[in-house]
Amino acid sequence: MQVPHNPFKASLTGDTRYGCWAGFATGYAGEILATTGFDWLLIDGEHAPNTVPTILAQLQAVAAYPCAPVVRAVSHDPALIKQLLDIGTQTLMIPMVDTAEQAAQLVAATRYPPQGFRGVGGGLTRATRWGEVEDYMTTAHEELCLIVQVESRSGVDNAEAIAATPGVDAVFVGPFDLSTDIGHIGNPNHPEVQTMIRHTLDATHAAGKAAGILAPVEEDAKRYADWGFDFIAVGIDISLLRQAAKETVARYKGEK
Ligand SMILES: O=C(O)C(=O)C[C@H](O)[C@@H](O)CO
Repeated sequence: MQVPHNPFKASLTGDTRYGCWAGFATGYAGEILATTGFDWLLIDGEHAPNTVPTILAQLQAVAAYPCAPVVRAVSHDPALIKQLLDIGTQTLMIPMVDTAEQAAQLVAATRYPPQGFRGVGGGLTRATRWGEVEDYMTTAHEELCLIVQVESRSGVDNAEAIAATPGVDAVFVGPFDLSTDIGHIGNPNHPEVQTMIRHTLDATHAAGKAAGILAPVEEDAKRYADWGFDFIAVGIDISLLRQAAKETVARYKGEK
């Protein structure tokens, strides 16, 4: 068999793709989300209680559905990146990328020598479908999609160079970390933050790459879609459940 097609990578140049943040860290919740119509899911290994085995369970659970999984790592650790790729992650998001040098190191962690330094898992890994994928080592990179997060003042200052790094496919703005980093704690809508978000979007597009963002508030998501963001996470599963639960109980017990 050939290396599996990555529909998320292929879709980056089309219409805006709408996704949901997946924070429950179970295959069962991930599978429910995958049946609802979202184009992609962010399996969050940074702030949700995920481990490599729980991420694997979610990749397996959503594999049957037209909803592309994006896996966010907790760090830049090449050993963790190797494990996430070996379990079959094809779209990988890495938080807190501040320089082009960091971006280039991350690209190298996803490539086999001589292009990079990814270790060889071979027939032990789901990525190779236990050895069934022909020429995995020479073709894997074609279907890998690397998304780097810009979410600090230095990241925005270096956005042009980060986006232009060969092997970086997309830049994802982290609006909450960015606003907090520059002193507008938890306020992505502050005008200074909005200017920086727009600058990062423009720099990313100038480099010919796709840009994404998290926008759980509808008005913000619509504005970012109008600006031209290519993929937007418009919901967070934890918040969606909590909101629906609160509204349901309030209908019977009223606001206390
Ligand atoms: O800075 C941001 O915004 C993000 O990177 C997303 C947050 O980490 C997300 O977990 C908020 O729920």
